[in-house]
Amino acid sequence: MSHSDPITLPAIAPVANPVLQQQLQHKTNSKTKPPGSLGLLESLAIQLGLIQQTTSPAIIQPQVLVFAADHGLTAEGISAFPAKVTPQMVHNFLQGGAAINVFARQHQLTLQVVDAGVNADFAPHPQLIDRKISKGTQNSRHQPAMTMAECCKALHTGMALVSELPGNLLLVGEMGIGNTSAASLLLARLGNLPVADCTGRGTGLDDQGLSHKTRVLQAVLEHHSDANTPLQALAALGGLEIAMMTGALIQAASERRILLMDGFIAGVALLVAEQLAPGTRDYAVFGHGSAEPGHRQLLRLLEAEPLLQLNMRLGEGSGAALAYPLLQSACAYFNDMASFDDAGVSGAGV
Ligand SMILES: Cc1cc2ncn([C@H]3O[C@H](COP(=O)(O)O)[C@@H](O)[C@H]3O)c2cc1C
Ligand SMILES: O=C(O)c1cccnc1
Repeated sequence: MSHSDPITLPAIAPVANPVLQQQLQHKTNSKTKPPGSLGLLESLAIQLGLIQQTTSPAIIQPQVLVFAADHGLTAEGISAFPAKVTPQMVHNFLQGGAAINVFARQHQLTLQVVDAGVNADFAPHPQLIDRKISKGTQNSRHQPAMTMAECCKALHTGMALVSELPGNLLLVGEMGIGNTSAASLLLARLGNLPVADCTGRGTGLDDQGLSHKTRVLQAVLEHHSDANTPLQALAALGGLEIAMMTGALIQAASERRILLMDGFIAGVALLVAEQLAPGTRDYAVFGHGSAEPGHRQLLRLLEAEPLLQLNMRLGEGSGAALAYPLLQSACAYFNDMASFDDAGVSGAGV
């Protein structure tokens, strides 16, 4: 980060702990099963133990935050859907009718919607957290999406929000027509990747729409060729919901909460978070692999293996919510399964 970047971020404690890691490995090996036979669930349980600094990881009061905001870049015709769908979907979330509502109810996850910058006024609602920074970003084709002050305010607001949340697990989701474009721009810039490798159909562009979107995004990157630090890139190219999510992820990691990641857009917020506050990524569990092609690039950059591969490309936190019961299962086997000693079962070769 350059010295002119006006922001203070919390330190992230390292997750790595060789002594505890060995205890956790021993505990999983002692369970009545062939070593390693629970596959990814075993590395997941060990990661949860390392995050919580315990040999008995447990999930308490999991919280879903869906960050919503609008994008000035939609004026360039980069989404298959009109921008007015963002506030319409916020109403849908508040009425309990969206995919994330259904999955959150299924798994008893507390859900709140954060208005980071939607281009509409909402009546107060118990599940709506009004943190509107502005009524959407500027069109990044012609000017920075956010001022540096707005970007820092969004980051700090996301941090403050999480610091007031109960629980030890955060699922983040988002809603913002045009936000696959903002995410692709950030991935291309911060991952130093060709924009075409980072760009996909989002809500469902056809071939012609995809090539138009890719051309627009290339022009945006050229227009902001000087936005090179993570913070400058976030302000110039990002979205208010992405910036607020980034702050939320950093704060959550600084408090040793588990981050249960959704797909492409939330994943890009984690990439920004990792570059601003190194170590954040180690607190993340990757819920699913999104069908949006940039997500594969992102997972490669973050050296991440998602739990589920469902060919989903929705956002809202839906893929994180679907992966949630696997975290419950990881804790359940790790804490409740009998060991060879407890059960009087013979170990390998004994
Ligand atoms: C009805 C509807 C519900 C959604 N829920 C999430 N998204 C997802 O699609 C949007 C990003 O795609 P793009 O960049 O192509 O606009 C985001 O709002 C994202 O959360 C939705 C999109 C729509 C249309
Ligand atoms: O993976 C995602 O988060 C995603 C993909 C397409 C559209 N909205 C969200």
